[in-house]
Amino acid sequence: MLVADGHRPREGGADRKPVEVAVGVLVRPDGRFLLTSRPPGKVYAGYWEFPGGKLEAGESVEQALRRELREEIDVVIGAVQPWRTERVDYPHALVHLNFCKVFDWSGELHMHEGQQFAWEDLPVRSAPVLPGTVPVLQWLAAERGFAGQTHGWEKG
Ligand SMILES: Nc1nc2c([nH]c(=O)n2[C@H]2C[C@H](O)[C@@H](COP(=O)(O)OP(=O)(O)OP(=O)(O)O)O2)c(=O)[nH]1
Repeated sequence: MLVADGHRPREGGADRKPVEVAVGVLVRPDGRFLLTSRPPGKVYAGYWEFPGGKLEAGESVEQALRRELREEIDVVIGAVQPWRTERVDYPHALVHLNFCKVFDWSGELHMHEGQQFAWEDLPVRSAPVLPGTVPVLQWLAAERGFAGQTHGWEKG
């Protein structure tokens, strides 16, 4: 589990029920992947992340991912490949991130919530990156044999 921003996890934190989140790693044929900035008004506004959001009651990860990507960036996704999961303990919540790879989608990207987007490669230029997004960059680096810093630390 990752503890974000060096906060001290609450007593009994391990017993808290995590919020389930579906996250899409959209990868283009040239290997670039999509990052979006968190919209104004949300926690960590302006931080870069992979697009996605919380599961609604009764939804599977895949269903939530399809809904979120349609709502937030206007794409209809094809096959969803569950990839890896990660728990992150933030001051605002304990989240369980379900990262899925997506190679097929249709529709042009439209940011519906005032986000920015970037097709990124390693090292990622967009900054700052959300704490819970950093492990994904490391997994991608390992897969790709990329050595070195995966992203910058300062706001660009
Ligand atoms: N989408 C996304 N969320 C991430 C990533 N890494 C990470 O720690 N998170 C966290 C941030 C949030 O605490 C949580 C996602 O919740 P959210 O607030 O963006 O979800 P949502 O779109 O359903 O939001 P809302 O409708 O409740 O406002 O997961 C990531 O790469 N992508």
